[in-house]
Amino acid sequence: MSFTAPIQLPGLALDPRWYRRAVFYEVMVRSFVDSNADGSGDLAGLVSKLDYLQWLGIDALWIPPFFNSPLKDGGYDVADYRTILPEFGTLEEFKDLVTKAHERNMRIVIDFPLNHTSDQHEWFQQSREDPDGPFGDFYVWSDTDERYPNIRIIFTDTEESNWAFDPVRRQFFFHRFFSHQPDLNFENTAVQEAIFDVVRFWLDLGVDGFRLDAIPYLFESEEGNGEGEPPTHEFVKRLRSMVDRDYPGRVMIAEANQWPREVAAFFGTEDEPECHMAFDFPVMPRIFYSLRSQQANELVRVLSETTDIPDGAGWGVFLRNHDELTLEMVSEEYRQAMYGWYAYDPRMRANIGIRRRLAPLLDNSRAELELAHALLFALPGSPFLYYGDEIGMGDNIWLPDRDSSRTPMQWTPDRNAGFSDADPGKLFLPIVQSLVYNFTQTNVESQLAQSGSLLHWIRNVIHVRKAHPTFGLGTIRVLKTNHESVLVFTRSYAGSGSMFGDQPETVMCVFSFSHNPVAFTIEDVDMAGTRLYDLFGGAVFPSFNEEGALTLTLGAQSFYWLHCG
Ligand SMILES: OC[C@H]1O[C@H](O[C@H]2O[C@H](CO)[C@@H](O)[C@H](O)[C@H]2O)[C@H](O)[C@@H](O)[C@@H]1O
Ligand SMILES: [Ca+2]
Repeated sequence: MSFTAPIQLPGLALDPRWYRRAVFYEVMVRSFVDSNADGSGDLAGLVSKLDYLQWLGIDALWIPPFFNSPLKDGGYDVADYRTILPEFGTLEEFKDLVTKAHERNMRIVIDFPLNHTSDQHEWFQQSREDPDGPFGDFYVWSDTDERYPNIRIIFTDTEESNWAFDPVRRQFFFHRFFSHQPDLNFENTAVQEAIFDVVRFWLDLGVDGFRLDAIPYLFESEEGNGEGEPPTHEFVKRLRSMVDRDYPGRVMIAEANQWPREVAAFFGTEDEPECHMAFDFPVMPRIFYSLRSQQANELVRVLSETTDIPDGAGWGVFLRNHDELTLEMVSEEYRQAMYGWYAYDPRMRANIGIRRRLAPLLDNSRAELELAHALLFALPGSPFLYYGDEIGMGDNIWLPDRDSSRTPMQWTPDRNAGFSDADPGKLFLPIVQSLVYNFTQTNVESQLAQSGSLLHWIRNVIHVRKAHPTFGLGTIRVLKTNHESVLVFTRSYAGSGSMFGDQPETVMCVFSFSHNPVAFTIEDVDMAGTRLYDLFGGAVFPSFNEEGALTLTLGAQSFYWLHCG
């Protein structure tokens, strides 16, 4: 497979707010390409596919942890923050990845699990063996397992307590996630400095930013629930100020699985900024709810309420990622409805969520996949794709935990789906061979050969989005309709002051979640007389009348993106 590089000067475009317009792609090194036939994906393999990612229109990669690790939590159990897991490659290969990505104007954002380490980390080993030594206070130790009673358990499938007894130190240590992932003690300023040093280490190597994993949980609290406690925000502010001062143009992305106001708090304020971006956990499950309930009201509500965020900050919008589709931030009623629709087999559930990939969740419905992506690319913020979702990859719910959706990327219909030349039994996870999503049908090569494939459709939408800066930079306004299944909003961008010389533009985005065709009326006095043109083909649409009303029709589960003239 060869990809023609678009004409552009090599190197990174100098835009300090690049992340506002970027299309991100989450790629797990282990799952993408195996360059040396040892059964595991690696950095050299990822480098070999940069042309593909550039062809797709990807501006930035988010790479989950690739540090030394026992891999008991997909690498989120870090044993050494400064070295790379040998099966993934070397530091030299990582530098090569950064250089080659930058040559293609593609940024590299790495994942940074800073709340905890693996129990195999040298800091923990020293902490448990020498309580009075330099690392004695690096973790949260206690003589009882009864402190912090208000702090919830996140990994409800495996953990019964946030405390585990260490037989070496003969004390309990606190762990927010698995019991092999002791939480670092952020009350200790030496821990804070050690984390700053790690951040500088990777920024000096040229990375363009960090996804700050599990960021709400840094500081515990006796009274509160230990999520977004004030000292956690103070720490993030200090980190931001160092990054802005010493490494301008690099980004911090908050992974805060919380209610809207709490997530938005991780942007900080204009005067005291925290993260440049935060994942939009409030919106994500509501997209899936709307698709099945055929009701737009939950999305209308959450989008109408969208909290103001500081200038320059941006949401990270996503449909799926390497974790379960989390249902922690929806009401019990909605959660049960979502389990009924999307996880009817208990095997599909993990913790408080659903461990399935996008295509199987949507029953491989092309209409739903297009509708979901049209929303992803039109909502305020920058879209994050999950590797393989661009070809509608399936999952394997017989694999444990979240491995169900971390199987090897399907490149070709050949052995090991073109992921690896290893003996098939040697692969770190088996290739998906299910009836519907079998790699012989679902793979990049086959989809490249079909102009109407999902892959070509997604690439086209990405390029249309990129031609209209309002999707990345514009404001949102939700418009009223008389149909419960229809969501309408405008994205407006004044166009001034941009180094790209962008024109002002308003785009109206219309989505129907109904499983049948619909006719509906939009009423908005400010739109009176507005003329509309389809953004994809340029077709002229009916205009808003002088009272600001417009009647349109839409097919089942479909959408329009309309330029407002
Ligand atoms: O390092 C532990 C975990 O950290 C992230 O966790 C997030 O995922 C959880 C669900 O899997 C979610 O419930 C929690 O709120 C998040 O912080 C990371 O993405 C996980 O892969 C990792 O296991
Ligand atoms: Ca390999």
